[in-house]
Amino acid sequence: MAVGIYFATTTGKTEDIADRLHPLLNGTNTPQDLADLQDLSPLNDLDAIICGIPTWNTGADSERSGTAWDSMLEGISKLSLSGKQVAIYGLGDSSTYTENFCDAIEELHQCFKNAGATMVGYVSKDGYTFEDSKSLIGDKFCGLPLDEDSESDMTDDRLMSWAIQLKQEIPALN
Ligand SMILES: Cc1cc2nc3c(=O)[nH]c(=O)nc-3n(C[C@H](O)[C@H](O)[C@H](O)COP(=O)(O)O)c2cc1C
Repeated sequence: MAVGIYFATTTGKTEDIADRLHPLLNGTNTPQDLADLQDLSPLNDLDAIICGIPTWNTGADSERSGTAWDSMLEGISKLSLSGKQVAIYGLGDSSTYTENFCDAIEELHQCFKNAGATMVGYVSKDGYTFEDSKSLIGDKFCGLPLDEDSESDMTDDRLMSWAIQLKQEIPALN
């Protein structure tokens, strides 16, 4: 059973979170920077995938991340990932960008859904302070939003809870 962690980053925060998440999830592969990937074929060999994506293109309908993920979105939608679980965490700033908090999670979420993956790792919006986010589906974010700019003191607890949740939702982590 193989579980991969993939991230893309501009200022390093999404990579830092990948490095902190890795030891909380026994058996996950060493986090990989998406920018180092030649193509998407490694994703086909995994039982589950955990993705980290920041939001930089504020308010954009598409290519919201502003990182290497943007050029991969179309290709991800065309993969055949049925039977695999995918979970997404996002980095954003709920204070300065409060109307677009972690918008990029939803865009990536939709692409993996298009590929037939089973999406897991949804998180309640309780405990977050923000105006709006494209990543909200009902009362839940379709991934784990993290805010290292305004709420970094909450990150450890959020990561710990998410790791426990993922172990319940992803058989390959056990
Ligand atoms: C110009 C600019 C635009 C940003 N736009 C958003 C945004 O729309 N939504 C959001 O939640 N965060 C936004 N952020 C905050 C970043 O997503 C946040 O700093 C994140 O941690 C960066 O991750 P990285 O270091 O992995 O690139 C923006 C930051 C900057 C400087």
